Amino acid sequence: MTLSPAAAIDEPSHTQRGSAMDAALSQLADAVRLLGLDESTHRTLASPRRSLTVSVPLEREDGSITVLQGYRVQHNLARGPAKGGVRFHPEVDLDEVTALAMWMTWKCAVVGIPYGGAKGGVRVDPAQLTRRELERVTRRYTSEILPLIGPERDIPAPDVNTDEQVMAWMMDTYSVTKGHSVPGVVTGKPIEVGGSAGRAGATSRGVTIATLAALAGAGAAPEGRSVAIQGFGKVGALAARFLQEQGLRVVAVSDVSGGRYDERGLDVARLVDAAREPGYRLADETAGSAVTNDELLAMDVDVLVPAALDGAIREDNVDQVRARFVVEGANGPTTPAADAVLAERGVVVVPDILANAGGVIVSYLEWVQNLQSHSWSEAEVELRLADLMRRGYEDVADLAASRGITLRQAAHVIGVGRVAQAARLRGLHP
Ligand SMILES: NC(=O)C1=CN([C@@H]2O[C@H](COP(=O)(O)OP(=O)(O)OC[C@H]3O[C@@H](n4cnc5c(N)ncnc54)[C@H](OP(=O)(O)O)[C@@H]3O)[C@@H](O)[C@H]2O)C=CC1
Ligand SMILES: O=C(O)CCC(=O)C(=O)O
Repeated sequence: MTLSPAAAIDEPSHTQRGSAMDAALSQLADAVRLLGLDESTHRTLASPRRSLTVSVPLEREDGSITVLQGYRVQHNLARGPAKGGVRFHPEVDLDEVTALAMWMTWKCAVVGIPYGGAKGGVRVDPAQLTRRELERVTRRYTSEILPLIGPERDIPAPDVNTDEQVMAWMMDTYSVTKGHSVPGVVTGKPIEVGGSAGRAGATSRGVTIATLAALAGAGAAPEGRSVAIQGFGKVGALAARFLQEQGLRVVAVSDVSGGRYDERGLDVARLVDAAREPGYRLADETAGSAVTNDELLAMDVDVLVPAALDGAIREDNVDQVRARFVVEGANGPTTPAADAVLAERGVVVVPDILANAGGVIVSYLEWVQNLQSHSWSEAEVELRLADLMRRGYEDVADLAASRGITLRQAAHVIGVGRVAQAARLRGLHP
């Protein structure tokens, strides 16, 4: 057995995309100002409650050992147990995971579900792992974060490059230590082991509801409106399908390899089916014509849905963005500097903590079903999802209109305000 250096731990990351934590802190500071909160409350809300950094030794198929870095951050627990996904990506670091955990806190508060915020991740490129290696990474990472997680403490879920299978391995690893099945420890599981109907498409359904609400708010009918979607994974692919079902014209989609464009509208159903194949890349498609990710972000479309990573729309490319609506399927896709430019130009930006909340809403419904040993139909889950999304959107849009602020500012005022109020009632800070 040979020991190779700790690959992928020390590479620089976010060089282009900027610091996610700087973005999250800047949004928090704006909300604190709008709410008139005091300095000690600001300091408390800016600080993660717990951050765990773990080493995840991985025995590769060739017998060598690589030591990966993993994280789980619980940002705030004032409103309930911590909730948030797990990301496997080569650029995961503590800065990004902490920002994502903070955004989870505000997101759960905005849509009124009883959770605090958390996020986790492993700094690894899963495309370089065999399935057995992926399982080993998942199980070892789960073992290392065991002191933090549990159905009443912190409930992980899928995020970038993790899926139902990864959740099943996490659930099994945790359950083995308890001596019985504990389905409520993770959400986004396969239905066969306690997952919920409707979770797979939940984030995309929420993005669709948010898009329709934004269009309606501007008096624009959805039929025929053009959409470009960056990211063709769990969120982007099904958002393309659901938006098309609502009459919008999906003219461009992309993954990390690049994208495809057709002004008349792409055959989304075929692309979604094709993308189920392992190793699928949109760059290898023949539909429409090729576009780069930069070109897709600059398209003259009605709606742009960034559904990949944070920092996609930045100061250096925001001037090229021509969409009238930006609906943030991804977490943190627009940097604060770019956000200010879009606001100045009157572009309607539906912020991540509202637009992509459908996923955690149905995770909540899954957890409720697990705790009560219930199993609801897809129709029932979708009704509850739509109700919570619409109420969240209305709260945010009403506040934005009444105070003359952006949807992002309003969402943060509501989210941060609810968390600050819960903390105050519990006596967690002055
Ligand atoms: N899954 C969920 O329930 C939720 C996810 N989100 C957020 O939505 C976003 C997408 O998550 P999800 O769909 O789950 O992740 P997936 O891993 O399923 O999909 C990510 C997609 O983004 C693409 N991508 C990655 N990097 C880039 C890049 N630099 N440029 C263009 N495309 C890129 C990937 O391409 P490729 O496959 O080729 O690598 C893939 O198509 C993330 O920001 C996540 O935090 C938010 C709420 C809930
Ligand atoms: O479903 C969940 O618990 C969280 C999903 C997530 O990671 C997110 O909303 O960013």
